[in-house]
Amino acid sequence: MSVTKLELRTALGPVYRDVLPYQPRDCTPDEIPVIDLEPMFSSELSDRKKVSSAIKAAAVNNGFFYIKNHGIPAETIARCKGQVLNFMRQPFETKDSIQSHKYSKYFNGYLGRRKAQVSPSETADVRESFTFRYSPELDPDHPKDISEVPDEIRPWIQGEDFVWEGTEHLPDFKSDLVAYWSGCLKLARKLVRMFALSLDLEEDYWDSKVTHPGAETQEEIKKEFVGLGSHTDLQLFTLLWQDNVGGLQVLTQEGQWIKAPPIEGTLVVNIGDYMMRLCNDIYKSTVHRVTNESTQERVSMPLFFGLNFNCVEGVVPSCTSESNPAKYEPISCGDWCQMRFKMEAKDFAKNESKKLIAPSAVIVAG
Ligand SMILES: O=C(O)CCC(=O)C(=O)O
Ligand SMILES: [Fe+2]
Repeated sequence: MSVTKLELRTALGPVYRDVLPYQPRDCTPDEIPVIDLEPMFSSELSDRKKVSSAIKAAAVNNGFFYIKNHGIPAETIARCKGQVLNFMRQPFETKDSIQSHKYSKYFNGYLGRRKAQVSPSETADVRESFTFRYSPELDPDHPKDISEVPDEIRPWIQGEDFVWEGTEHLPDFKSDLVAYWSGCLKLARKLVRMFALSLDLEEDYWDSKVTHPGAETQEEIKKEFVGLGSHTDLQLFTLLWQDNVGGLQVLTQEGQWIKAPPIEGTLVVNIGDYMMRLCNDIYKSTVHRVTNESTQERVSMPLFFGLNFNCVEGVVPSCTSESNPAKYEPISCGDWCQMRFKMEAKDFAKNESKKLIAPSAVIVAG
């Protein structure tokens, strides 16, 4: 049996995973379960614990699950998706006027096809994306004025206005995107409590650390095969809405690609690298990719959710013992993310410059 090696980028350098030589197959309900969030909204702790134990079972297995009854109205999702299409269907020059590489300090804005490569083993990503990040004035739960943001957090606020200024001509674009983002952010703040419970921590363990979190959405549209190469996500967890086209695949611990098809009315949740680190590797940040085999364009809308970027966190107490000491030093969620973003951007620029040199090299050699 010929196993292939897949190289992945992490904040700490490359890691390698074995992949079995079999075609991707459909997932089973055990591999990526559907978790009903209805009991999460109950005032009974015993109800909420039902949700947290289902999350734990999924998190130690493949680190992926669907959630239903999540409370984000279908109308909010549909309006946001419509706006993603309105934006993406504009002429390239209009989109490129808010290009991330040119105008953003923090990777916000538009990124065109093949302008990034998340996986060093695969091709550049053919997705187009529009990204915006947490800004206090958009927060549905907390004071909105930047002057009220604590001093130690303010330098980590990474929302940028140019993304909204360059889309003002699209009616309701900002309000529709922010409505979806706010729904996801409120939901993520509830889910982080379920994660705390699932780790035998107090339910409010992270509450004071997600007041101004790394909360970023990256509306994406993918038209060709390797939409987005193999990678893990970075922060605590990701909430992902995908349309009905399909194409998301997840790599099991055994090295088999399984398909995570769209299920009407659900979002997908997956664990990120920072959560895996805080859990001493008990919860799995799982490799995934998107291959759009259809001829249709595919829209997905992830929210990447983490702690306030200034929070320096180590392994949580419930995940260590005398025989299983902490494997990782504390690090801030912001530093953790910046390390990988920078590495990805640097590698991409290096490869681009190689491509620029290559044509003349070929002529000389020929
Ligand atoms: O489009 C998808 O289904 C997944 C997107 C994703 O994995 C990401 O943006 O990190
Ligand atoms: Fe991802």
